[in-house]
Amino acid sequence: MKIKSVRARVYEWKGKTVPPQGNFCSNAMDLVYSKTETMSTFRFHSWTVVEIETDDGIVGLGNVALAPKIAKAIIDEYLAPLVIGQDPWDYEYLWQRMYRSTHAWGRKGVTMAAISAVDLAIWDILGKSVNKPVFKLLGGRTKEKIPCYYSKLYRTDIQEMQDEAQKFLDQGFTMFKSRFGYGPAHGTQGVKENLKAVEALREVIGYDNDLMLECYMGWNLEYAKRMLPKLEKFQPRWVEEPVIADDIDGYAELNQLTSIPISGGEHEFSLYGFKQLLERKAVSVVQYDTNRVGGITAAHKINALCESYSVPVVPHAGQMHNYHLTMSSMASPMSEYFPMFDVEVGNELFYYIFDGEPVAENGFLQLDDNTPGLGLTLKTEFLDQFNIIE
Ligand SMILES: O=C(O)[C@H](O)[C@H](O)[C@@H](O)CO
Ligand SMILES: [Mg+2]
Repeated sequence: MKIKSVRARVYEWKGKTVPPQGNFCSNAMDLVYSKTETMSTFRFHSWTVVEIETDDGIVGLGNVALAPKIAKAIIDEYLAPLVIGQDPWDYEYLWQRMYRSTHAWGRKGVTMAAISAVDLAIWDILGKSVNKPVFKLLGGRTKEKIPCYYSKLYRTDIQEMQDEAQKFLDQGFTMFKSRFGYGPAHGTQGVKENLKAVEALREVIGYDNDLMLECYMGWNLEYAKRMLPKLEKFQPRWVEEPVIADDIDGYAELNQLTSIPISGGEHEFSLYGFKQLLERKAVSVVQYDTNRVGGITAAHKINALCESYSVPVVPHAGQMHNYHLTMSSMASPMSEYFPMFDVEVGNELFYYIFDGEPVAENGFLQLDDNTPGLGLTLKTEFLDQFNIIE
């Protein structure tokens, strides 16, 4: 079997979007942008879809959501020529060709995300060619079904957040992730607002359910050192991305500071990136995204590395490419889950592009033993709400 063609198309959403409210989520821009500009970081409203076809007509689907237009250019210009004519079963060799040929400028960030998209499509082909789901090629079924956590609860009105938590508690979720709205730029009033929201959510879900708290790189070390001791009484299962991804020493200091586990990784790349995080005990929960970190080829290696450190893997994003890594590894106890909503941040856009995503039932996800490959097809229902860039 040989790879015959690689097609990367950008799906640009032009449909209705829900504008994020003021302090929707703390983020790295809070310290350098005005309030309105900072929320512009939450506009993941395009997605690049990669279709790789083999000489015997199998089509594999990959995807990338970070800088989609740039990712497409990198795939078209640099990565496609490296894999066309090659055997997709030589996936490690192909991964190394892509990684090493772009190494001078692409070890992290959008190039690694572009490599991930090509790698996902290759693994989709492998599964389809042997009529097996990808997780069966990685380690098989390690769970009867996948526990997942409800991930939204962005910082809106407190009562709205409580109503949202109650709604999904009633749907059987037992784990919830919420977003802080405030950080160092918002002073002591912001600290109070952050604590008020956590207390309000604990009132709804109680202490028999898990609560995770997301900073999305919006704090700094000094602010986090003030906040974490104040949060201990709320027993969060983890506090996520408290500082920017490059501040690994900051992560490590915070991870030892209190009883609260620090999580991160959705903005880290490659096996070597996670080697650093683990060696320096920077995180207690690893959260790579398989469509960013280097695809399934890289994520599978990172799962093994995390297993050796007894650090759990909870991949970023409730999306199919991550579920296969969780299903097939004892190192990964659970998945993130974004329910389908009107397009807001863009995490939910996946549902408007692909069919096949599992829907959570009572806080669990299921993958089918008999659906080959990643289990996704391209949806046509919302196609008229996308501008497609070939
Ligand atoms: O952990 C997450 O789900 C990500 O950080 C979100 O995609 C991002 O939108 C911030 O909530
Ligand atoms: Mg996150």
